[in-house]
Amino acid sequence: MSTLATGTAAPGRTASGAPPAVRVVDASVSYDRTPVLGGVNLEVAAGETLAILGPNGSGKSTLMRAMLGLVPLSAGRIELHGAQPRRFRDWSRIGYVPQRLSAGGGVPATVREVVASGQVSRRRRLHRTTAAQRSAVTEALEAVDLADRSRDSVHELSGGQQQRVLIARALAARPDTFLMDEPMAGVDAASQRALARTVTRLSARGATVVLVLHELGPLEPLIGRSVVLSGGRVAHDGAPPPPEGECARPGHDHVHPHAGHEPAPPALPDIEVPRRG
Ligand SMILES: Nc1ncnc2c1ncn2[C@@H]1O[C@H](COP(=O)(O)OP(=O)(O)OP(=O)(O)O)[C@@H](O)[C@H]1O
Repeated sequence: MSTLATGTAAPGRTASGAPPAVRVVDASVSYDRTPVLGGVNLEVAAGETLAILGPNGSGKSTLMRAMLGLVPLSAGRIELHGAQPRRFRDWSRIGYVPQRLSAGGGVPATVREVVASGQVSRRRRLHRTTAAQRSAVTEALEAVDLADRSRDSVHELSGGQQQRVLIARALAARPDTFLMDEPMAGVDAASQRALARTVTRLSARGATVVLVLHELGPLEPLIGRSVVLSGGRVAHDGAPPPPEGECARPGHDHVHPHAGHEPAPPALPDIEVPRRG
């Protein structure tokens, strides 16, 4: 199932001794006693790129949120880099891209402020941001081609642009593990290709990337493994099923949430992924 190295490595550990980036063991989730995930098993090795596919309502977002400890399990166990989410302390390693920007309680925030908020877990309390942190924010904004919108309120942006802000927020903290929930939703084709190049670069530099997707699109060349959920269970774990035409990936009865029209593709600067033991 997993791509973990085998041989002399201890069970659940890679040959380097590092635990998998994500381990999901018999995980179940219920909302108001309605089962949504039932006995999901999944391991994502450090450095792996993996797509979670499946129809609307199959539990993809719930699984990703459970990986982060945002949704309680009714049974089973989840570990992030070897620790259960409630005991995990190294959140600067994790770059989460949620499905959409939350309203933010009506507090106006600029694009730059939202992107910089991705560094909160990396900053020491009451300390000013460093030049390196400021340049990481600028680099992240350039990576998603929003440097020229940095002073604008995020609420003035289109759905697709807000999606790119969320990606930049994850990049700004320079994590080594990305969990992205439909990062392509509402992003135009050119920006999707640019995002695919960003993910390719992150992956080449050793980052772990878990993507919830409703179709592989331009990410297809990068995805060697896909996990398909159906009714809250793993229906497939392996090579992505072959395409049968546009949007013909498993369970494509998907509603495209906020298809927007975005400007030209960004020129991507280098994205740094820190090496960690
Ligand atoms: N907070 C919640 N409270 C109650 N039910 C929920 C909640 N979040 C999700 N659900 C339900 O759980 C099921 C799985 O939802 P989830 O969002 O995980 O699926 P998904 O595969 O990500 O769907 P989509 O592709 O539409 O985003 C759905 O039936 C959904 O309505």
